[in-house]
Amino acid sequence: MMEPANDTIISVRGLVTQLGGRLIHDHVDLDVRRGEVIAIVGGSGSGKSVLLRTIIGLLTPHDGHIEVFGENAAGLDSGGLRRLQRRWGVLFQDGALYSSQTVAENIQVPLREYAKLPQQLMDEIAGVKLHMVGLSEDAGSKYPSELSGGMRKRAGLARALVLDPEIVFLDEPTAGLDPIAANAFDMLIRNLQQSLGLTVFMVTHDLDTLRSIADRVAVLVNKTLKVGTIEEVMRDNDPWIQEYFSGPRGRAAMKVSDGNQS
Ligand SMILES: Nc1ncnc2c1ncn2[C@@H]1O[C@H](COP(=O)(O)OP(=O)(O)OP(=O)(O)O)[C@@H](O)[C@H]1O
Repeated sequence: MMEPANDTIISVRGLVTQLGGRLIHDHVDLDVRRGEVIAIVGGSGSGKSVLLRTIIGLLTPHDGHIEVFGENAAGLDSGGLRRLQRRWGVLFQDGALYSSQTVAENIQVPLREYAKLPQQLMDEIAGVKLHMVGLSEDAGSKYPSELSGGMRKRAGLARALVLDPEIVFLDEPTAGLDPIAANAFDMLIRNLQQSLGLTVFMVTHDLDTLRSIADRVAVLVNKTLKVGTIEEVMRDNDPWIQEYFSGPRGRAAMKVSDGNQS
């Protein structure tokens, strides 16, 4: 399949989204490059998760054009859509594990949906993926309620990785984790991205995550996106952006050299 020469893996053009009669995105443009970690930030309710869900085809845009791997999901039949969907993995906000299934069974859900494999092979794959996300194989036989929040996120990530995707979509991966667990999760994402050559599309509120692993940032303000490196975006005059990066938390995370901010 032909992909854009500049290695754009996701292309959004003129996206307009409306929900419940409310305009959420007003002609949003975005290019995500293969192999980068891009972080989507913005105020609560600004439409970050809706953007993610629209890109992966769970919501239909009101107007505009979205291509992933050079293909427009809206123009595909169900077989084409499945082939597209199996090339990415998604970690939803709360991990979204099925509580009545063990962790291993949860990890195997996409395998059951997209591949027909013997159970023993699926068990082996689940074991490998648990190992990749830093969980022991014993975690596979546990139920989600028996795991800590950080372990549930890792299990959700293992499920997102089970089909060896090229892109992972992460919706607030560090929300609800203590700072140490959040930092460990950031490092895990960075390591996996580098070792597997993944592209990471991440919605986050976490300034430390931004600083430590995002190659570029896309800020959703006034229903549209401002995209660039952190340094580029920080120079924007928009009041929300200024408050976000230059308020006390922003200064601490960005370690702006204006004294010993803590
Ligand atoms: N299925 C839906 N139907 C109607 N409105 C929706 C739907 N999903 C989201 N919304 C609304 O769209 C807006 C954007 O929601 P979204 O979840 O994308 O925000 P967000 O930027 O991810 O916020 P947060 O940081 O608080 O998670 C909100 O006002 C939300 O209430």
